[in-house]
Amino acid sequence: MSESTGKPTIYKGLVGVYADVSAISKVMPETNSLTYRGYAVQDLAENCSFEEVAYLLWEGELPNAAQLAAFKAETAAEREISPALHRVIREFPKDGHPMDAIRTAVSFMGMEDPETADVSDAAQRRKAKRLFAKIPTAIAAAYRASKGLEPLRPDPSHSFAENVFHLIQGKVPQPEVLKAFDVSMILYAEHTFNASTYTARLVTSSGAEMHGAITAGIASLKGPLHGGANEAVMHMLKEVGGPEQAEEWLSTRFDHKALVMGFGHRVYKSGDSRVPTMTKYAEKMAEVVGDRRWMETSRVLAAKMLREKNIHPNLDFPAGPAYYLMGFEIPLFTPLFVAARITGWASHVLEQAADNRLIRPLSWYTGLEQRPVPPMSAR
Ligand SMILES: CC(=O)SCCNC(=O)CCNC(=O)[C@H](O)C(C)(C)COP(=O)(O)OP(=O)(O)OC[C@H]1O[C@@H](n2cnc3c(N)ncnc32)[C@H](O)[C@@H]1OP(=O)(O)O
Ligand SMILES: O=C([O-])CC(=O)C(=O)O
Repeated sequence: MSESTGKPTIYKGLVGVYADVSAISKVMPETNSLTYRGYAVQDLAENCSFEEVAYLLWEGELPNAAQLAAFKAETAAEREISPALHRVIREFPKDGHPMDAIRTAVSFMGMEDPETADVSDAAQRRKAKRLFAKIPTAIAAAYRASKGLEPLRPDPSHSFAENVFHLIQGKVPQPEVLKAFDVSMILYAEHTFNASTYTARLVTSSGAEMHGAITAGIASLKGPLHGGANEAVMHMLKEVGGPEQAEEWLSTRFDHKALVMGFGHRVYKSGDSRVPTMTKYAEKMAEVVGDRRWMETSRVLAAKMLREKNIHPNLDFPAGPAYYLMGFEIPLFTPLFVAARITGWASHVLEQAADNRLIRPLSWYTGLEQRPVPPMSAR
């Protein structure tokens, strides 16, 4: 509370506020590093599968071979979505955004889930695994329905990454592409109290269940200041056109004081821990596809942003072109982020519920003073 104005300190955007404790991941902006349950994210990305990382986030430890096999079998068996959800998806507006489709599908899955009202830790964990398994099926079904195509059935013998490509593209790509995709899933899996994760925790804090929290998380992730930026980055790269135009294009953005998508971060001010690994794999995709234009354009933009604004790229910057080079259409990029972040969101829902206190901050009123309600004739 300021003594002169009587106004409390307002933490707009909750900048610099520690809202709770968490044992899931740690962002260390001073060293541009990030750990999940104590493991450096780039080590996990190079050495583990996304399924291993999902298990790690939920159970706190990496799985041994038997635990991993059981986790993969359990989740692969849950990949089908119901005939009712397929019918609902077929009714979605064809030009709706795939993020709105997956948000609606997850909400519907909550209504059909056999344990929907059970907020015990065991039931919430089972619901998280069902969401992890079914989200790619729902994303793919909605995408294919929007193109007038029949959905494809998930294949339980496929890995998580193979299954995503099979469901969306109807084919499983070469191992280098699968590895790059898996790396993107691992890097996107978790990131402390970002906007969508905090949204999921806030929903959980009222005693609400897993599907409600995840539906809200998806709504938050869609925004262009958060997950929606991976789509915006690719639209931007296409608008720039190529490396030759990049310097001039960016100067015009600077003249208009416009945001440059895929740059800046609330916590990292000298580089996002995940960018070097994602850039390495995006470069590999450019080699595989034989199209260096997007990575060259990215390199020119990033160099000028750093030189003239001292602003570094965030994970969405290399993830956008990586997904494009993997053959995904741009409106699917943020839904792919959902397929990864369900792991982090669910970990936070469980952690919040295990030691809960209703999240309810205060607002400092700046509206009109109290006044009488005038009669209708006097308005
Ligand atoms: C996975 C993720 O969600 S990562 C984030 C993805 N989002 C984006 O890429 C969208 C573009 N980036 C942004 O909008 C912002 O950097 C955010 C929202 C990510 C972070 O916002 P904040 O922490 O509030 O940063 P803040 O606004 O304080 O930025 C500091 C300065 O850098 C500028 N800045 C930050 N990001 C950018 C950018 N992308 N383009 C141009 N200028 C920028 C701000 O305008 C501000 O300038 P000022 O001091 O002259 O006003
Ligand atoms: O941490 C943030 O604010 C945004 C981010 O990078 C993420 O959610 O991965």
